[in-house]
Amino acid sequence: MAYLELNNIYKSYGYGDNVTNVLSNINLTIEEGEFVAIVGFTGSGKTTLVNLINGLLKPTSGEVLFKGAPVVGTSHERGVIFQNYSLLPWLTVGQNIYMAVKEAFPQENKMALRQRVKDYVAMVSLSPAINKRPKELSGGMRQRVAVARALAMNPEMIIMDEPLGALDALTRGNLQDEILNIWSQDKRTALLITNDVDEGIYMADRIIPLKPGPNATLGPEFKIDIERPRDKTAMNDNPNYKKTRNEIIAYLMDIGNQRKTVSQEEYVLPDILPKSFVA
Ligand SMILES: Nc1ncnc2c1ncn2[C@@H]1O[C@H](COP(=O)(O)OP(=O)(O)OP(=O)(O)O)[C@@H](O)[C@H]1O
Repeated sequence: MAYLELNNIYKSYGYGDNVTNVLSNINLTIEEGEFVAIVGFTGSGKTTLVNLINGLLKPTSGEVLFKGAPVVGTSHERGVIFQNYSLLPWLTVGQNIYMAVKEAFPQENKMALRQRVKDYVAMVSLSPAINKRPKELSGGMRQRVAVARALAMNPEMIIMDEPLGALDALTRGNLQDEILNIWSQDKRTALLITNDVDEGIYMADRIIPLKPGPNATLGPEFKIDIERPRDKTAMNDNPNYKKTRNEIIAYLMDIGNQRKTVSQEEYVLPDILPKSFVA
């Protein structure tokens, strides 16, 4: 039995003439302990895919199975690091994380929960900001709080929707390593959605491109045959790294060019004027 299974998923928004077919015929299997990255263009349906796996959205057709059972709603077993932080603005950094861990570990006492909060705030180097509210933090700091909050809940599966996009290169690299540490220590399962091929190669066992929408579907997978723990500097000279990177980039450029051609053919604007328009 696969750990996570997406079978023949289609997802559309809207009805009738306003329907947008976002995902089409998505099939994906992830085994326990695997780290899989999905690389996609902006607007291709990456967040939609994450929300289907997380249980925030239902597929139009097809099924999402988590440990063999259909996904219905969210669960602490699957922790999501969202792209847009989603912090509660009236709570401090510590309180935002405390609220999450309290829900994930209802049996733990206050002291243990507070220690958990402190540890994860320290992990993302935000101890001096533990009593600040989100509006007092930079975008990168807010994103680090979101990472700490998701990991502090100790989820079995870590799902990441472009979690590090807003960060500078150094902080991004540090957090990639923290996430990899946590993933490898307890052999969790991870799904990373990213638009950064290098991030995918550094972190994942497999990279799967999401072809551009409408009707986005998954492309062929690329196995990352590089030993762990990986070293970013040494990787640059690794022939496997160079080969895989070139293959993935060539594939993405190819489907990107196809998209350009398709969009030129398809999006012809109608020749109409609004009734109230006065020339
Ligand atoms: N609730 C919704 N109702 C209607 N259309 C939606 C809705 N959510 C997303 N879409 C459309 O679905 C498509 C895919 O959106 P989605 O956010 O999944 O893409 P994405 O790859 O995560 O984008 P980005 O990289 O910009 O974050 C877009 O065309 C978007 O406009």
